Amino acid sequence: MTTPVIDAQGVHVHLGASHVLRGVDLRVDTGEVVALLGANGSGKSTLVRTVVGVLPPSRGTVSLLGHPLGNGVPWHRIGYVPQRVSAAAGVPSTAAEVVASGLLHGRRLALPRGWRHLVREALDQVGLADRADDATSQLSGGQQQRVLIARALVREPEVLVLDEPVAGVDRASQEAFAATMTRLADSGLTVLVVVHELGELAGLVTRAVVLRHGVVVHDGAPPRARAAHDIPEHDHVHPHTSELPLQTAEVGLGDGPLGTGPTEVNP
Ligand SMILES: Nc1ncnc2c1ncn2[C@@H]1O[C@H](COP(=O)(O)OP(=O)(O)OP(=O)(O)O)[C@@H](O)[C@H]1O
Repeated sequence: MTTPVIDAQGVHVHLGASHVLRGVDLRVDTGEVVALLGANGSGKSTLVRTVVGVLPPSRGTVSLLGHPLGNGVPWHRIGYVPQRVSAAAGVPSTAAEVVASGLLHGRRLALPRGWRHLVREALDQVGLADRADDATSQLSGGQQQRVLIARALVREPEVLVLDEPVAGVDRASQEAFAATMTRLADSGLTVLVVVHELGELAGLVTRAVVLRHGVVVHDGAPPRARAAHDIPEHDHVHPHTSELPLQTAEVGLGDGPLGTGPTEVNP
């Protein structure tokens, strides 16, 4: 059996008085594209933040690329796009500078030779090569999100963990993102991605893990998109994930039991 890329076992996380994750097992193998789904507050972000070492589990274990969380993890092989963090936060910087910061990690504290070319390529992958020298504060929220994706891609990771990467990003950019992900997945990238619905990623996702109240209630085939979602004008504002029991029923698995240091950028 090969070493899993991500291996979380029996993970419990408490945040304040809340028992947010209640014994989660999550294994992701090389080349898989796993979608992490679930209603608002089900624990998706908490799980990915635990997986990338931002939050310590109160119980259970997490290994990345065969190494228990800690200094032994080869962080430079892992890209992480956190949820809803503005690329414009903090000191003023250009899109290129934000992306360049993705080239730095615990084992490389100076930019490598040819970094400008790498940064340009990463921005090109998210369709922002022409905005490289713009201050991130001049970019829209969706464009800032794409800068953060470029920052994760620039280190050419083997594993990419993304927390709602296309939230607030327009349809055309979602399609561009899906095309980039398809290309990367074809080249063997392993992906764990938090999404509210599969949308443009539907053809790419090999497995779906559904959380409800901090418990995995489905781990298997991705849920089928419901017919209404195929209508372009469909209103995507309401929380679809509250309907996940129906979707999991559609894949024949029923509701299931009842019941998402290192810095976020550069673990
Ligand atoms: N710092 C915190 N202190 C206490 N409770 C927290 C904290 N952060 C998150 N929670 C709670 O943990 C639960 C899970 O939150 P989490 O952000 O992981 O959910 P999520 O599935 O990612 O939700 P969403 O889809 O809205 O992003 C929620 O009930 C939330 O209120």
